[in-house]
Amino acid sequence: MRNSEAPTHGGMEIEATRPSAGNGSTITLPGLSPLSETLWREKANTAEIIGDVSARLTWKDLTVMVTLSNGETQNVLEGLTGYAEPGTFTALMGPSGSGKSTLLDALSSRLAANAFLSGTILLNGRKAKLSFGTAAYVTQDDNLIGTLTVRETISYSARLRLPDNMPWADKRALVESTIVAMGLQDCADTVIGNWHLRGISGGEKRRVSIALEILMRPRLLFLDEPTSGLDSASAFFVTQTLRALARDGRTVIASIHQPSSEVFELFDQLYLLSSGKTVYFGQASEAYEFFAQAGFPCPALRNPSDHFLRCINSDFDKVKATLKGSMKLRFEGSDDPLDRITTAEAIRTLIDFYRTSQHSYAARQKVDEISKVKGTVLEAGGSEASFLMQSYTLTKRSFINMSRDFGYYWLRLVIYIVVTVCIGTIYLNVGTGYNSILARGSCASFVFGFVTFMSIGGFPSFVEDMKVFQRERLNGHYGVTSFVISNTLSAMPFLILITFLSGTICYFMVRLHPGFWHYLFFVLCLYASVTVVESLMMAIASIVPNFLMGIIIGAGIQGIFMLVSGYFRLPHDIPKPVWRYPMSYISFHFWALQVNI
Ligand SMILES: Nc1ncnc2c1ncn2[C@@H]1O[C@H](COP(=O)(O)OP(=O)(O)OP(=O)(O)O)[C@@H](O)[C@H]1O
Repeated sequence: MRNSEAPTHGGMEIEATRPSAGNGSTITLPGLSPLSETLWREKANTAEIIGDVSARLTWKDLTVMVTLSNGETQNVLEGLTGYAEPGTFTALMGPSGSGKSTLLDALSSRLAANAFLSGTILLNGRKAKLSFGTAAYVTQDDNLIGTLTVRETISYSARLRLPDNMPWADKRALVESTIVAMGLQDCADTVIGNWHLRGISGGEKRRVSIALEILMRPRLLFLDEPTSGLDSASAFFVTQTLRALARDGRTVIASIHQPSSEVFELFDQLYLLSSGKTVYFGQASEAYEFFAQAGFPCPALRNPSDHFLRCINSDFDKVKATLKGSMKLRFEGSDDPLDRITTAEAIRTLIDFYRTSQHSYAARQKVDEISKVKGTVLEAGGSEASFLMQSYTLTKRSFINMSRDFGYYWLRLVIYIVVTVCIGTIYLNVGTGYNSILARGSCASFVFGFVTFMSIGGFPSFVEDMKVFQRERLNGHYGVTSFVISNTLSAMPFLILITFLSGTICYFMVRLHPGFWHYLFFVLCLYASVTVVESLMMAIASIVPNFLMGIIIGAGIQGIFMLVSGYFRLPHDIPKPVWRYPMSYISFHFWALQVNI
């Protein structure tokens, strides 16, 4: 059945029909083979076998309290009650700082460690922890690998998550249909883009982020500001796609900033928040009347959503205070109630009005009604690929990224070669004689200390990798072990190339201890040292995701290791407590230097 509201885009038709009995109809995906179509619909079909797999989410008296750095506590959300049903698109709106992201985080079990939640959140009538794949979450930041094209990004994601035994042709059909569903055909072969590579636009990046999450057909989809930074046409298209996804029987909840009137019309349910309290929850189409009844009718020629946000954004009090002198006459003669009272008063009135309104009563009734129905326990919708497939795919993806990103290893290769040529010319033919002991020591110390030190140059790339990893891990795409294995394996060829080339230049120019085994030992030591520094910087990137802080911490740790390496003070002169035991034994510089001179 074709619905009159059916949206179209880029030649694709989305059949937007309201689902019946929760599972509902589907997005029509041209290009998808019958087999893929079957696989795509697998989860929906499961409903017929094990019951309804759709997601009904309720939250009742939800309060989130955070502990601030000065030890004080603050209520970010206060007593929120609401629900989200399959087939509906719920929009969370409110001024900046009103708690939209916190509500999404609370519902998706992603609250920060200093945030404490009270109240009840039920998924299909049961308490459920939603993290690691049960629900998909599209964050505000598009953490994508800049060197991959849109098609590659979605293809790798498909390989990482779809079952190994699914034929590749079907995976590819699924990828193509997702590209079509998100209207990404025109930029499918364009790279995402990074600091030195011009890629797709911000709107297209948003759509890629959403495409990655809908690939596995999650029943529950959270999106944090999917339209931020987009022009009105892109924002409309993204919202329209989300609505079509909801119409496919999914439960979609998104926080939205300042929607245009066209975008607003696409919302089913509206949750309006101000300072963590509910101002309105109900049908988006009824909000207009609610505000009028509360004494704040939307003036003619004003976008309703702008009006709602204007009523509940207390920052407008500051704006009014600034304009008071120049706009005095306008305020005095105005019919707009907002010109006569402060926004803080308007917010209080609206919150009180909502509490006693039919909307609040109906919401509570509905929450109780939905909560009583014990539905299917949704399985973690994360990866269905095997550990081996995940590790293989991640290794390949990471290797391709490293080879395409000039800043990852290629730049370092050039610098390593330049620096080792400098070392080679300064210590040229220093030889192995008794008189050259000091020169060999300082040369080795420089090589294993300062040359390996240059690996901190890879830190920005590590931080980007970590961001992608964190997004994918939180959405259940793969685990820590496969990430560590793949990163180690993919970096190996580059590190071997860098250390063998620069090590060979240094070894032969300086004329270190002759003999093949001594040469091999020298370059292997260099390789091992660089690997340690890389691993150290990666570990730091996972804890401190800030460029400057990470580089300072990494440099500091290596500085301490160099100090106790046995070059600046001979090993037996290093003070025993702390510095010799255990610091010098932990320092990889110490071992590299001891075995090479
Ligand atoms: N973990 C936390 N620790 C301290 N304060 C927090 C924490 N989480 C949220 N807050 C505070 O709670 C308020 C609401 O934050 P939140 O990010 O949910 O708002 P928002 O409506 O999503 O804002 P924006 O639209 O600007 O993203 C802010 O003042 C924020 O500083």
